[in-house]
Amino acid sequence: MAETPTRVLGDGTSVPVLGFGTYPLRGDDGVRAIASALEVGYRLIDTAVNYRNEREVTEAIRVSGVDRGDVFVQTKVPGRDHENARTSIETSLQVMDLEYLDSVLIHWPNPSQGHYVKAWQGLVDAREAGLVRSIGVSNFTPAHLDEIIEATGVTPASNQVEMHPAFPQADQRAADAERGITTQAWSPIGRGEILDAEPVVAAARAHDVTPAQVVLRWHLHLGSLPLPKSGDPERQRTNLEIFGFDLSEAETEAITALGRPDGRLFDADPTYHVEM
Ligand SMILES: NC(=O)C1=CN([C@@H]2O[C@H](COP(=O)(O)OP(=O)(O)OC[C@H]3O[C@@H](n4cnc5c(N)ncnc54)[C@H](OP(=O)(O)O)[C@@H]3O)[C@@H](O)[C@H]2O)C=CC1
Ligand SMILES: O=C(O)C(=O)[C@@H](O)[C@H](O)C(=O)CO
Repeated sequence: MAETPTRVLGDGTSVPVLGFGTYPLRGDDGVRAIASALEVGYRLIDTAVNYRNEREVTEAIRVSGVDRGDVFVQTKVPGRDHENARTSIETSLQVMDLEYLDSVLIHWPNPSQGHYVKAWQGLVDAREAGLVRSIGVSNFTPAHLDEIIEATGVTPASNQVEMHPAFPQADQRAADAERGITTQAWSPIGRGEILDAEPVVAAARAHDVTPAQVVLRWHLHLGSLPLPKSGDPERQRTNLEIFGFDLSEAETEAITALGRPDGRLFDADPTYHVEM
């Protein structure tokens, strides 16, 4: 099993260039699926308080036999905890029976609630207290980013946003990069919906790989960090095996051209979407 390459975030933390998404894996089946992901080689596990599977992540690490110190564990503070983010992180640590988290993100900015700056200050406090190594956000627009950076002087290391060929996020990626923020991609294979698109299928044929491998390699080519989810050990394995080929610029551009302004998977524009 080859090791996944790593990259260094703006805060100096080293992170695998591809991680495992865990929503909505829960219960015994969830433990089995997450343990199998660890066994095939994933070393970044993405969870959230709202996935109600943080306990399963720790149990999967135990079952897999992989050292906790070798796994980059990332969770997210939900909207209802914005005013008590540090307490939310302490609760995650208790639920997960861990001494520290590798990364914590604010799950959604929920702008109509108006508390994301306070939430960011809570994450900054938690990092200073040694509860978490790296802090970031999710679904933050450039305006949200500027507001929290200006208020605290602290730049998020990561911004996890919806990104797949139907919604390639060129402007958001550029805004993240200008600020030294790594873009993580949620729903990186578009929940499977874009795998039969012509440029994806053509590149898969040309490189003798699967359409999902093409799309995941496209993320790496653009500099984003994809977090594919699969409950199936064989798809988990192939989704991770994307380091033996690369896409040409023309193939990358043809896949990016699949993007549409209305390409989001569901109505989750972070300028108004609320998830508590
Ligand atoms: N921050 C945020 O707001 C959000 C974060 N996320 C995070 O991103 C992760 C991934 O996003 P998700 O929405 O699950 O979408 P993905 O793009 O990862 O797609 C997952 C779906 O694709 C299927 N699939 C996986 N691999 C393959 C393959 N090789 N070929 C065909 N189908 C495949 C899976 O089925 P099967 O399991 O049967 O293989 C599943 O139905 C989540 O698990 C979560 O961690 C997601 C949404 C929002
Ligand atoms: O998976 C996540 O992180 C989410 O925020 C989900 O709730 C996502 O918004 C979703 O799948 C809703 O259908």
